[in-house]
Amino acid sequence: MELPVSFADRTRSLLGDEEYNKLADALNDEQPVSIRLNEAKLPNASFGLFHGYAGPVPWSSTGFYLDRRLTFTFDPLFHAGCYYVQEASSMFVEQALKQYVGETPAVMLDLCAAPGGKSTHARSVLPEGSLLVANEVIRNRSQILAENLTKWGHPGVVVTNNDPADFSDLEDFFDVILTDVPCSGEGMFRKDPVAVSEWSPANVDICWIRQRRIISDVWPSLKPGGLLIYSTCTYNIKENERNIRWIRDEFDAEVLPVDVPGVWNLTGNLIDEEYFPVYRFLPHRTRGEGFFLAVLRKPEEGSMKIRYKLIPAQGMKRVASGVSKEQLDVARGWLLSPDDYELSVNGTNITAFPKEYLPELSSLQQSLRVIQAGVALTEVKGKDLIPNHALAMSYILRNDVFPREEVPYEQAIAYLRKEAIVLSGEAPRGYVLLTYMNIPLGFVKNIGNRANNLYPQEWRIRSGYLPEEILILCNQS
Ligand SMILES: C[S@@+](CC[C@H](N)C(=O)[O-])C[C@H]1O[C@@H](n2cnc3c(N)ncnc32)[C@H](O)[C@@H]1O
Repeated sequence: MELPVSFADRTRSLLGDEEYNKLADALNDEQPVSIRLNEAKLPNASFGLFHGYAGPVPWSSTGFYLDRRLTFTFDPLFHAGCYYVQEASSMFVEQALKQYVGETPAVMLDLCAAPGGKSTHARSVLPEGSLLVANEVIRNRSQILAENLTKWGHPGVVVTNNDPADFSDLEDFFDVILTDVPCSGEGMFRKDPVAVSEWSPANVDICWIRQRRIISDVWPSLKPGGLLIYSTCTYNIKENERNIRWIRDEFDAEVLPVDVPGVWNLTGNLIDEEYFPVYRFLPHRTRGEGFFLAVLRKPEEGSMKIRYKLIPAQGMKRVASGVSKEQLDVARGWLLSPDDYELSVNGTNITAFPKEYLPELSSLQQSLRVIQAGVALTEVKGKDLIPNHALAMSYILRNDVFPREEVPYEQAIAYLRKEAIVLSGEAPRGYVLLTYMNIPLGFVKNIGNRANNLYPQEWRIRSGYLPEEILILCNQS
């Protein structure tokens, strides 16, 4: 790989000749492939039986290496939210969350969240009863974020599309903020050739300055005593150690250690002047791409001032409602624990959101552009309640509400391409939940001679061809 000369010079002087040469060699190796499983959908998964299984990612209880790249696009379980394809080093976020959030429910913001690797991960690691706000400033990327979180299936998620500065009204709001900031991407050189071509010393400077602005913008919305998890996928100290030192000094924050066994082979602080704990993943030392993470705690002394006052929840929202009370009751009856959710109506759409976080949702809606909150259940059309795809993906749906039809691989792919489906003559008429390996794929409306495909148009598999060799995580037996 042809590395930018200036990058090579700077990184060599940072790491020393020997380490730098090893790093440069590693960048010519094949990039490791790893996935993270959604335990809520694959509770008793027998990991060793997966195709390509090549051992656990040591710092993530649900992360696994694969010995080759599977044809993920043609794996129904991938589209059903059973796993996320994620670079292994970045799964280290789990350690920070487990050590410092533990079992206490938290309100967490993932500020730079698209496409959703760390958001889906955080949602799995946060204790039950937590709320995750996943934000992405770029509009079309925020749609991808919403798609990935919908597939992941957890109801306690709000997706927003805002600039970090828009969070200034939400003072002392979050217990945890993850800032996986946009960076110069040196750690992605092996994975993404564009990162090499876009790299320049000037861009490194643009990045560290922007990163400080992002932290300054969002810092007031972290509660006193709250946690900031800062991460990048780059090596240089301007975007890493120097920014951590700046956050520490500017905001009087404490830099916290994360317990890390020596066998993981991580690298610590690379500035000579002083020590504080930070965690680096270098591709010649760990199986993964370059990654940097540090955890900081906001000082408690601000805790005497008046905290953010949550806006009282407005109760059930009905905007120009074309929905009757009976229809709402029907939708409520679809849920596993209906008392835990508030159903809101927007036009003809009904959504369920965890009751305990309604005040937080009201506050978020006042300040931010909320593009999704909770689980979209149904659209009401006259007397008909059309079940939403998000309901099929979520795990709040009772499994005795809609008849289920298990489909073979070819039919699952046809469904995910949004082609017309013909079910067996015995299949019931009306709304049917298709499953593949007993995992919900989505709804169809069976009208007998064919079934109307309700898969979201914009999420369909667009590729018309089927590769000759298909390698997916597990095959139907
Ligand atoms: C490293 S990526 C995030 C990856 C994501 N956390 C994940 O694990 O899938 C950084 C994100 O920051 C967003 N971003 C770009 N400029 C930004 C800005 N000025 N403020 C906040 N976020 C920004 C990018 O669009 C991108 O989605």
